[in-house]
Amino acid sequence: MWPCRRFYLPLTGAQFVIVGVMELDKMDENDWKYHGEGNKSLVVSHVQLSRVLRLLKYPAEDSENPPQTVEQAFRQIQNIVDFSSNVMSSLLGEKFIHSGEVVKLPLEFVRQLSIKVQHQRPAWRCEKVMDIYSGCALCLPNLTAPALHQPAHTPPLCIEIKPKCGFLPSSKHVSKDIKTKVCRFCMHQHYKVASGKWKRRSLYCPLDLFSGNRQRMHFAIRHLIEEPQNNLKIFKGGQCIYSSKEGSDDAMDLTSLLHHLRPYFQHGNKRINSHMTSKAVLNDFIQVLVNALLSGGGGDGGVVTDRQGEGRSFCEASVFNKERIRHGSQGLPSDSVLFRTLQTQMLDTLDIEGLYPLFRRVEQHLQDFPKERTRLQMDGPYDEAFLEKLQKCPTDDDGCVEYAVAKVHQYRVAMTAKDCSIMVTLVPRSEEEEDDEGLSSQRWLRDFLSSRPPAFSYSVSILDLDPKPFDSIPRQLRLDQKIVSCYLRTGGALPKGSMPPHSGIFTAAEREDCTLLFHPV
Ligand SMILES: O=P(O)(O)O[C@@H]1[C@@H](OP(=O)(O)O)[C@H](OP(=O)(O)O)[C@H](O)[C@H](OP(=O)(O)O)[C@H]1OP(=O)(O)O
Ligand SMILES: Nc1ncnc2c1ncn2[C@@H]1O[C@H](COP(=O)(O)OP(=O)(O)OP(=O)(O)O)[C@@H](O)[C@H]1O
Repeated sequence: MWPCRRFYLPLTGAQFVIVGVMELDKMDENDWKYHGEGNKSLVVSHVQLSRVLRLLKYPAEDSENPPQTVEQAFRQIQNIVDFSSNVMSSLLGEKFIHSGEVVKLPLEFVRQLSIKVQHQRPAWRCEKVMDIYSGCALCLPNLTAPALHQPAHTPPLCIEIKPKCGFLPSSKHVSKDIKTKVCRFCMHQHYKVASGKWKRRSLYCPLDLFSGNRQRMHFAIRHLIEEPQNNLKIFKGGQCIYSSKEGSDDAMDLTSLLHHLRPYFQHGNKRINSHMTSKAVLNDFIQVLVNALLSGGGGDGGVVTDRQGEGRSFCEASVFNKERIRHGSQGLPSDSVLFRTLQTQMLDTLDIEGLYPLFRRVEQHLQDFPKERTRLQMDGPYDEAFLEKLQKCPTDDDGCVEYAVAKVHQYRVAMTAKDCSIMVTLVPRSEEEEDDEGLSSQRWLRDFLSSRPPAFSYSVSILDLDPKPFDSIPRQLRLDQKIVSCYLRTGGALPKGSMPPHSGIFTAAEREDCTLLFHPV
């Protein structure tokens, strides 16, 4: 069992935060290890406790001097907590959100930590360095190593998916027809391959994942597995066991993934056939994941009601063959993580092309009246008033700055939802648990007869819910233009060798036809 003594890290004045078994004067870098990083933060996990520290990063050229004061760094992280807990939580659903707490760490600890993790960082992320000046960090539960898990049991599996934008814009401001046919992710893939960010194109399409149709979702996840890029990571017992290495030419090591997955889908669950094929293991894994994504977010998957019609379109670049749909779609359940994420993404009603003139209106207003920046909450605080501003936005543009501000706020919230990650934690149900409920033998028989995948308890969380800065909007417009023109220039064609290699597990026909692999549940 993990120790459960509690210590407190002092923050400002009388504020204290419980960070588990950590004493401020005894913070030791050896208790922490590198866990992962994104574009703007680096994450370390505690070796025993279910805790992570998320530290800010900034460009390496600023490494000699702190880019902001301690107060500014503290405010930036507090803004992240407030945005997550007051704004995103209300839109996405509290049950999915862990906002965390700001902590103030000893500077010597942070410096030693930065030295310790440096050699584990991927080279392509090293154009930014960890903030060693402020001592401020965000302390969060470690979603890849849940506290309730008992170390003696089979470790939980955690699947992190960064789904990206799940709809096609229908705004009248969209100037290029292609944007209403091919989704942003699929077009962006061409630009990423052309600019050398990734060597191979991913065949994942977010519209398939967000469709609510199990076949399409299954298909989408299989393509995430084939070419994860930064859209899929798999953890076992808190360790990352599957992710892409940027710039690598190597095909993904599916054999190693299968080696990790097999025990979860075979031995522990009394499968009668002693050898499941690799394909069957992957199918079961994907099916369990689809179930979790369609569930209300936790537990063992109750009855789901209030399904919305699929009603959303296909992306013309998706390799899913829609003629093949065998099982009518029920759409996304309205309490599922995907539904809530998509609804929040869809607060971008105007598309960047329609939003940009409103951004300019706000920008001009702020140039004329700089003090208005505070009243209009352009940089927070992210409180209830901020949420109200974006929720009470008038439907029609009356030409005033308030309308423009509300649309800009909505767009920024949608950007966050388009860039967040979903973490699904799967904990295998032990035979004792099933026996306690008198389920084991019934379930075994049912699973055997119907080839259902084994039982897991699961929880679903959403991470990386940081506010996107107001000033990032012009960059969005430029990127949108580059992506569309690259796609139109190449006619959707990719250079040779940029398609994901065959994994050897799925045949060419199966890669196009998900129905071969699909079990109804
Ligand atoms: O603009 P996008 O769609 O490329 O998204 C950026 C992400 O690139 P992706 O396409 O997912 O590889 C990008 O991810 P990577 O660094 O490529 O892993 C960041 O998430 C970036 O967010 P921020 O600026 O760090 O807050 C993301 O930028 P925002 O647009 O969300 O600000
Ligand atoms: N609470 C958590 N528990 C476990 N792992 C986490 C947690 N928060 C973040 N991580 C891991 O750390 C990685 C980086 O975190 P995060 O996505 O928040 O960084 P970022 O810099 O904001 O990303 P982006 O590139 O999207 O801006 C995540 O991909 C995830 O694997």
